[in-house]
Parts: sequence; structure tokens; C-alpha cells
Amino acid sequence: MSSSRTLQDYPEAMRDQVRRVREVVAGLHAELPRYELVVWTAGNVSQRVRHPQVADGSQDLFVIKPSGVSYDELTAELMVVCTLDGQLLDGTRAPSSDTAAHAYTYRHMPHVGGVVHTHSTYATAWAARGEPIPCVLTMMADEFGGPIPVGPFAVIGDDSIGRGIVDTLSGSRSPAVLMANHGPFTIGPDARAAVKAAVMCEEVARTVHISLQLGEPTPLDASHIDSLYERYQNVYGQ
Ligand SMILES: O=C(CO)[C@@H](O)[C@H](O)COP(=O)(O)O
Repeated sequence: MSSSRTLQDYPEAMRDQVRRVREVVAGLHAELPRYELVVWTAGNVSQRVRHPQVADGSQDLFVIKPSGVSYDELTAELMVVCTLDGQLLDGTRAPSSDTAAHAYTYRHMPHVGGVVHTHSTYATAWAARGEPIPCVLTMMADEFGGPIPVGPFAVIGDDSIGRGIVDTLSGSRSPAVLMANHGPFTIGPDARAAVKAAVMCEEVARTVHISLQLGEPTPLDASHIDSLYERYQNVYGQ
């Protein structure tokens, strides 16, 4: 559905932000096939654009890819802009079929600035089994602060997927959730962080799967997970 408003109804500073975020989101979409996280037109990336005068986030917008467009055709101009109730505000094509899930996540998690969805092979295989990825690697402690949880099975088309993402991640340090029988969704302070979480999610899903073929991996001690997570999130790369 299209909004009754247009981009011209928003402050110039926000329109400038939209122009910049369209470039950022278009560029980040190229990372999904580059890291082999999607095939064909599967997957999507979005980033929030905060309203400079409305602090509660209710008037924020987000930029997301158009539905069903080949990754090699995605340009900044083709990116679409939606309101947080998932309505199309600006764009020449229909927004992603996962727009409702991204919108619900932004409405209910104000700190989230970016959302990514992929069908990456190993993470999606774990999602098909409905099994959380156990925290057996320091890389998992660093990025996910514990296991990567599984969210409920939800059919696309309403708020069900978004509700499953929010209900699962609100109580977890993980920026990734494996939606049962579907695939990973990731969140972050911006779209680049959410893309990184999607790349790392697939990497650890593969490594832990291979480890399980060799035997039973050894879980990390909770105190070690906490110290590794604090270091990585607050010291590493600063
Ligand atoms: O998982 C799904 C649909 O269930 C999506 O990831 C599609 O695979 C991509 O949809 P668009 O973003 O192109 O609409």
C-alpha cells in the first residue's frame, strides 16, 4: 500500500539522509551475493532514517530494496522508502515482500537501525531443523554473545515474521535469529552492522555444522562468553 504522504512532507535534512541511505543500502545489497548468502532475488537489506524532530521514532522512515529485482540491477535510485507502518512513501517499484517484517522490527526495537534477511545455506539448514546454533566458538561469543536463537515458523504477509524476530531477539544478545523453516534475519545499529551479522551467522553455522560431523563440540563457559563479548563489543577495533 502507498502512504497518503510524500517525501516532500518530511524535513529537507531527512530527505538528504534518504538520498545518502539509498546509496548505502544499494551498496550493501551487493555484499549478499558477494558472500554467497543469497541466490537469485532472495534476501533483502534495509536501513532506518530517523526523523530529526520526532525523538520517539514514530515518524522515522526506512529504505529497502524493491521486490524481486535482480541484485545486479539494484541501484540507489531503485531503492524504495517506506514508513514504519510498512507503507510505500517513495519509489517506482513495489517494496520487498519482507517489508512488514522490517517495519515491525523498527517499530518495536527503536535502537535497531538496520535489518537484513538472507537464505544463506548453513544458517537456513539450522533453521529448517529448528535448532539454535550452540555457542562453541570464541567468534560466536564475540559477535552473538551466546547461542544464535530460533524464532517461530511464520508465514509471510503480515506482522507474524516481524513479531517472531522481535519476541526472540528482545531477550537475547544475538543480532541474528533463525526463523524456523525460513532463514536468518539480523539486526544492527545500521545496515552495515546487520550485514556483518548475517555474514558471521553463516560462517559460524557452517563451522559448527562441520564440527558436529566430527563429534560433540565443547560448549564455552558462560563467564568466558561474557568476557569475550564485552571485549569484542567495547574494545576490539576501536
Ligand atoms: O524470504 C523471502 C520471502 O519469503 C524473501 O527473502 C524473498 O526471497 C525476497 O523477497 P523480495 O525482497 O525480493 O521481495
